[in-house]
Amino acid sequence: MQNTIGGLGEFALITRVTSQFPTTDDVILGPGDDAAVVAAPDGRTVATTDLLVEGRHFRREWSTARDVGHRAVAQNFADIAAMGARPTGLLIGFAAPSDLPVAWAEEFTAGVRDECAVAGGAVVGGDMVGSDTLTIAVTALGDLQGRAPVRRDGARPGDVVAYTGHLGLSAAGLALLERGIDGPAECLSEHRRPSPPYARGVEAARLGATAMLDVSDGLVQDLGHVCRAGGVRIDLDSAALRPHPALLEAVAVLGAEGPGAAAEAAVALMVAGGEDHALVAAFPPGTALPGHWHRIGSVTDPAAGTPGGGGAGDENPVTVDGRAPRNRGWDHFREG
Ligand SMILES: Nc1ncnc2c1ncn2[C@@H]1O[C@H](COP(=O)(O)OP(=O)(O)OP(=O)(O)O)[C@@H](O)[C@H]1O
Ligand SMILES: Cc1ncc(C[n+]2csc(CCOP(=O)(O)O)c2C)c(N)n1
Ligand SMILES: [Mg+2]
Ligand SMILES: [Mg+2]
Ligand SMILES: [Mg+2]
Repeated sequence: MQNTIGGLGEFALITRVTSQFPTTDDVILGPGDDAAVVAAPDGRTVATTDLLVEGRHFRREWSTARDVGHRAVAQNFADIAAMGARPTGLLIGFAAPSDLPVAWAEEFTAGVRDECAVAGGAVVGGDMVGSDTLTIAVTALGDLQGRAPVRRDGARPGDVVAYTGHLGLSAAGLALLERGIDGPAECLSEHRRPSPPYARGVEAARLGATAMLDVSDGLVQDLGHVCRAGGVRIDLDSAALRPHPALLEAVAVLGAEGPGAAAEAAVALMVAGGEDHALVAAFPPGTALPGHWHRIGSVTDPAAGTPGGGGAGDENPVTVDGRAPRNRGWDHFREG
């Protein structure tokens, strides 16, 4: 059967897929040899890898192949941006059952290509294997343009915590899909095709960010890494977490009754929901932040002691209004 990847065969599929990708100035040698050659003008390349597994990260009945292609690029180039780097190259591992329609692989490829056009960066290689479970493993490369990387361990007491991008929309979209509800559209689309603010990673680095990451597992879960790495604590101000109107609409549709309950449910999703790939960073006090960076809290000294908060090595280094939030976010292996 020519309309499945089993009918087409591995090498014809590779040719079909790789012929879709335009090149960029960073690509010295693209797909087709044993390895690619990507320019690294300052001699320092940022590298990262993330997986997407069917059933765990996406469902084919909830997301199109094109959505999954967009998302595979977004979740990886968001990590490049979170280092303060510019996306350059991408390698795509594609593991699929042989009865997968060729059209799925082609649509996925189109999604990858289109998200690369948004983020910058080019596909320079990959791999294709047979597998019972459709799995996409992406490796992304980035260029620091001569700057130091913005690591997770640099936040200092007194720093301001700010984010840019979306928080909670993707988690709301997932909850809506689980309930078979097809709106608000912004939440569904943020779940299917997250829109990381790629260029703001470099912007944050230039503004002097002391620590940064992208929010994949939930704001509190991810800021916990910044706390443990830096030996600090972070307190978030719930009043500063302003829900997107679509998020308020979503929680109302999902059953939060009354404005108070809706606001509380929306903030809970902003604090614990992952997969929007917003960028969250710490900046030295007094940094003049552009309006798209929303101040949401501050870095504190673990020795200072705030009510309900734990120290850097404790269970809850991140608090909201001085208290440990009920839901901390995603952990692939922890039960409950
Ligand atoms: N199997 C592994 N082998 C080596 N390093 C790993 C492995 N898994 C994770 N890491 C490293 O651990 C660190 C944290 O990984 P993690 O996946 O939590 O970060 P992330 O990719 O930013 O988040 P997410 O996967 O939720 O998008 C990264 O530096 C990553 O490279
Ligand atoms: C079908 C389906 N069920 C559940 C979820 C939710 N989910 C899966 S992985 C993850 C954290 C980020 O992943 P990673 O840490 O691997 O980057 C989240 C919030 C989903 N997206 N699709
Ligand atoms: Mg990861
Ligand atoms: Mg990350
Ligand atoms: Mg994770």
